[in-house]
Formats: sequence, structure tokens, C-alpha cells
Amino acid sequence: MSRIAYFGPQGTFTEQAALGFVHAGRDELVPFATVPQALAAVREGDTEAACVPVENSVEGAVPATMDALAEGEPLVAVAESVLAVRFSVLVRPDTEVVRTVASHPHALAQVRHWLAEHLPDATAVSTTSTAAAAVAVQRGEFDAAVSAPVAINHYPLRELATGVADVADAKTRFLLLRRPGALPEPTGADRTSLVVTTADRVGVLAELLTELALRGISLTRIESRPTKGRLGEYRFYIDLLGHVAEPRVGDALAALHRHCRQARFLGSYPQAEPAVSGDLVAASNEDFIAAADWVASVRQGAGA
Ligand SMILES: O=C(O)C(=O)Cc1ccccc1
Repeated sequence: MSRIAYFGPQGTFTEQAALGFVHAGRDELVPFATVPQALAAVREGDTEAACVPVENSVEGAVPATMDALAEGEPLVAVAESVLAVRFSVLVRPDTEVVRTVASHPHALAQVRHWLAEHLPDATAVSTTSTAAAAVAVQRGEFDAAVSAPVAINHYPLRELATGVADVADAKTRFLLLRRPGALPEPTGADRTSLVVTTADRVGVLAELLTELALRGISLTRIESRPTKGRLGEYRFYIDLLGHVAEPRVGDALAALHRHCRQARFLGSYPQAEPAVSGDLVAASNEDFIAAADWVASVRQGAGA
């Protein structure tokens, strides 16, 4: 029986993602209250793997996950999943007035307009997860929770509304992480993730991007997060298409390693929704003319 930690408690979107990685009768899902605790379970050998959220299409990266992957013993992603997230507003059955609405910050951000329109007088309160908000509502700590619809199966609450996301087809990406070991076999539609800390010199980021561009490697994400050291010192999280076992990708990672002060490999794994890597298209002459016209209008204060 494999134990898989997940960002819980029961009823989170991450639980739904983790269920997609579970082999019935062979794996056991174990909830943890925070992302660092779920990853610590793997690092300490309590579980074989952990499922955590990494980014969503509205609010971007999940900072707790990014920081936890860059710090501590290395973990590598072996799979990813992408879920379209739908939100419900859950209340206790006898609730008539909603003065506080609780949820994960990324959930609150994705229903901001709905709350402003339908619960304008309610105060939004951040909780560790959407399901933690449902637990808190059940305990009477808050009046409403923005949760996954499935949370109502775990907690004795009433659905006040559903389908309340400002962006209807918003998606969240989750990773299944293990301690470093045998890599997933290349599939031809993989993603490789890493986090790097660069030297502090002019153009160093351009050097990294050039190493990828020269090898025709598609960059699907690059995000910076403070190192928590000096102000202005950042880590760069890079996702690119391909598998480290591929010569071109391996060569690119070696080049990135040469340019960086630190480089941590975060995994090569199958894309959940294979992206078609666009070809590199040099801008046409018409593009250069249009771009020059745009810069001229911006300089004259006539454009944006
Ligand atoms: O809190 C949860 O349910 C999570 O799994 C994190 C999250 C929060 C908001 C959108 C998607 C995932």
C-alpha cells in the first residue's frame, strides 16, 4: 500500500487531483493541513509521494508550494494534473446572514466579483485551504466558505450558491512529488521543471532564456520568487517542454547550470494537457513596422 500525502483536509481541490493519481486498493490518501506538511511527509519517509497545487490560471503560482520546493531536501515531480475548478459557497443549514466568507486566498481571488455583487457586506477571511474553510464554518467560526462542491459530502453544510467563479473555466495545476529516484520514462510530451538562483549580473536572465531559445526549447512558465535573503534577490522557477533524458533538453539544463549560482531539478514528467510547442517565429518586417509605430505612439502619450 502506497501512502500519498495531499494538501487537505478532505474536500480540497487537491484531494480531487490526488484521487486521479490513486490506484484503487493500492494507494492510501493522507491529508495534511499545509503544503509544507504534505511535502515534509515525503521528505521524512512517512508517505511515498505528495500531491500539492502549484499554479492556477487566474491567480498564478501557489507561493507556499514554490517556496517549499526550493527549500529543504529535494523532491521531484513525477506527474501533473490539471483540474477545472468550480466553486460553491457553503453555509450552515440554519445560516440566514453572511458576515464572513472564508477560503484559500487563491479561491477568494477567483470569486472576488461574485462576492462583491452577492455578499458585498461580508468580510473575506483567508484560511489554509478551501476545505479548512468549510471545517471552520461547520465549527461556527465563519458564516460561509468558498469550497469545492464535493466539500458538502464531508461537512454538514448547505450550498448557498455554486458556479461562483469570476472566470468560468479557470484551471489549477497540481504536482505529484516524490523523493529523487528513477525518472518517469520520456513520452514525447513531457515537461521539465527547475528552480535556479542566478548570479547578480546584467543580462543573466537573458543568458538563460537564450540557452533555451537557441536549442528551440519552449519555455511554458518562468516566475520569480524572493529568496528571502537580500531584497531584490530572486529564484526563478522555469517550466519547459521536453524531458531531461532528451539530449537537447539535457544539454540546455547543463547550460543553465553553468550560468546559475544554484540549480535544482524539480522533475521531468508527462504533460497533463500536452501543449503543442509553437515554432520560433522571427518577427516579420510588418511586425517591426507595427512595433515601431506602437513605441512612437507610447512616447507621444497617445498609446498604451
Ligand atoms: O484549498 C484547496 O482546496 C486547494 O486544493 C488549493 C486550491 C485553492 C483554490 C483553487 C485551487 C486549489
